[in-house]
Amino acid sequence: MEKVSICMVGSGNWGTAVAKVVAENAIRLEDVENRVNLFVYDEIFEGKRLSETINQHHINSKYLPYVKLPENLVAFTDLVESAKYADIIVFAIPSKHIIDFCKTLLGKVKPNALAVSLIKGFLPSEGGIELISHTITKYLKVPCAVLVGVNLASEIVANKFCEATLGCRDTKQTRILKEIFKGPSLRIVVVDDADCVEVCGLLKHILAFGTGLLDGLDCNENIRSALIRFGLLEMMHFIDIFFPGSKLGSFFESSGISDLITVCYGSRNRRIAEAYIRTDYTIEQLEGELLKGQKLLGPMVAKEVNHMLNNKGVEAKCGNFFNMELRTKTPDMRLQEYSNDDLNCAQCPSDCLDDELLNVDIPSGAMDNQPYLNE
Ligand SMILES: NC(=O)C1=CN([C@@H]2O[C@H](COP(=O)(O)OP(=O)(O)OC[C@H]3O[C@@H](n4cnc5c(N)ncnc54)[C@H](O)[C@@H]3O)[C@@H](O)[C@H]2O)C=CC1
Ligand SMILES: O=C(CO)COP(=O)(O)O
Repeated sequence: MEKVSICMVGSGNWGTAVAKVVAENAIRLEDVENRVNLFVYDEIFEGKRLSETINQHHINSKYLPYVKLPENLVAFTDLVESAKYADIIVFAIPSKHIIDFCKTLLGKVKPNALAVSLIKGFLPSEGGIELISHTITKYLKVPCAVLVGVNLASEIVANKFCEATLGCRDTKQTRILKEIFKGPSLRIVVVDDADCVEVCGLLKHILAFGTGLLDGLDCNENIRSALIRFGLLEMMHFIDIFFPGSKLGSFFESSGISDLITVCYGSRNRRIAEAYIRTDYTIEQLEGELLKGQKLLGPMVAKEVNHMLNNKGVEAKCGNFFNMELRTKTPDMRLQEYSNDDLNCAQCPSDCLDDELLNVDIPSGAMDNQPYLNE
């Protein structure tokens, strides 16, 4: 039987951490090719080519220093060479490059290859949001699964307990995907709700940003819990409207509630939103100062979500917290420009949230209809 060949595309912090797990699994798994290819966008770091440092010293000195990589993880600097024989192509690159990468690979990879996206982000489209997995399928003409969860690269390589959710529609791929991504302390749950998994991973950024605003306003802890609860309900409504067919169980996976709680306590979105309220800086200035110019996903996702809600006339149904955050999207907007309503909303969600609207009908039997593919 032909062995499954794997290519990892992207050697940043997360890409390298996952590549380490995958390469270690490849040694163990009899039906997987021992060598795992790693496409490296080559850079000179400390006077040496990153690709050479990886192949000679088995260290990614720039993005994941001090972690020994398995010797069967082999760096390539030619994208097509790295991926042309792969059965599974895992993308871990910044979202802005994904179309170019897919165009380079189109027609040069196995027609029955499967892609997996680790990428956070989206591309704006006429309809609002185009999911990265959909972009990959559109431009590379292969199906695409997603891996999302509460995942800190440093914790995964230190073998500290982590969970991740793999969204994959193709039940035939479930076993192999679970086998290649699971780690000694990385638990993988596979669900068939790939869009729900990916969209939860986007919407949570808005709520993380919203929590930062509340923190900046010195709101109490109880409000954070209220935001998480209402926020989760709004996520469910949003996904029910725009990505129908999702299953309730998916929201209670790592990519859903766990990731939401995590980012509402600690994330760059939360931190910058708090700083935004407490200082005179604009969001863009804070991104420049504190994130070396990297863009926050919260305000970007909020902008697109707002278009989607407006276009469909469903703002009232799931736009309360999403909108609270949206009012801050203009980079040069200042606290004094908030209306009293906005501040009330931030200070006391219960005043302006309509419980009726937020009630989610859980159809009888919904919990029987589980998304799980592996348990
Ligand atoms: N770092 C983390 O803990 C997590 C990251 N993610 C997501 O996974 C994806 C990958 O993240 P990271 O591995 O942290 O990498 P990253 O998104 O920080 O990007 C670094 C990678 O992009 C490459 N790169 C830089 N400039 C490039 C260019 N002009 N063209 C092509 N490639 C270029 C770099 O060589 C490196 O491989 C991102 O979408 C990220 O949001 C998801 C979960 C956790
Ligand atoms: O998405 C994250 C963890 O899943 C981190 O989000 P931030 O970009 O806000 O830090």
